[in-house]
Amino acid sequence: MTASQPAPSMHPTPPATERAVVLEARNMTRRFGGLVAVNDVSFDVREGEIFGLIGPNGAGKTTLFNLMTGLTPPSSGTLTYRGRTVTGLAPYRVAGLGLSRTFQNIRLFKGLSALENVKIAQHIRTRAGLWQGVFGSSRQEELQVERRAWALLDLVGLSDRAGELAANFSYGDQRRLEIARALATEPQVLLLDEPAAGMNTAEKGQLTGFIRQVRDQFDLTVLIIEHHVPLVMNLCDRVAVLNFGQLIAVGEPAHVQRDPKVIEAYLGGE
Ligand SMILES: Nc1ncnc2c1ncn2[C@@H]1O[C@H](COP(=O)(O)OP(=O)(O)OP(=O)(O)O)[C@@H](O)[C@H]1O
Repeated sequence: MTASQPAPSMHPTPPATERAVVLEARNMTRRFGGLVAVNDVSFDVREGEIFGLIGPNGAGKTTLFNLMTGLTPPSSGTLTYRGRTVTGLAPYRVAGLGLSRTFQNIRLFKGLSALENVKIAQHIRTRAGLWQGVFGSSRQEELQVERRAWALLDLVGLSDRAGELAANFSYGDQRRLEIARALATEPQVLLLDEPAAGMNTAEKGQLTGFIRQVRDQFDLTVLIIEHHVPLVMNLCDRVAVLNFGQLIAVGEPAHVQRDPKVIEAYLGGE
């Protein structure tokens, strides 16, 4: 994976605690029958942060992502994005506001090429855009979409396989293609659901640097669900820990790692 170096900033990045709050989750709860998959979860994510979400299997991490991106309506609670309530909006509206995601169970168009997957994502941002994408946009717009798709494939190291069907890609490559597709929607917040799953050791090793570079290059705020603990601890500015749907700790990785509740619930079991 390659990402060209961002231009050096004229202003030093302020510490996370002084940056603007981008996302405010307040008392988010989701019940499935008698099961409370996400239980009264509140946290803030600040501009430019890489924010990790960890917890044992079934802790509620993917459900929380689904609540945040409109896939699943919450039973109660709200998510505010730059002061605007997002909960209740359809997924394409949430994506249109600038929140884009990848999926734990990869959701590429497997019968389309890598290039087509990324091109379509650029049209998916709004319904109007999709309509235009399917039924015709100007030649110049199409060229722009094509150029951008190639650049994104290049970024994730897949431009030499642009014409291959997504179905033929390894899991690791499909995850990288999903990241390119998510970036094609021009997000401000990128939510990655287990991006290292299916990647080999070398790919996992590269992922930390790659996510940081993408964050810097596209001025993103990143939320990441990840089981690979060393990756989370190296990569994230802050980490939130879910256990049985409840948020049991939020803080810097080193701090969270020492929290007895976390050790008992999760890290102790590693
Ligand atoms: N649509 C659904 N209907 C019923 N139960 C659900 C549904 N989605 C999730 N659950 C349940 O909610 C709980 C949380 O699941 P979730 O997938 O969010 O956990 P997770 O932390 O992402 O787990 P993993 O690390 O294994 O991916 C689990 O007990 C799961 O079985």
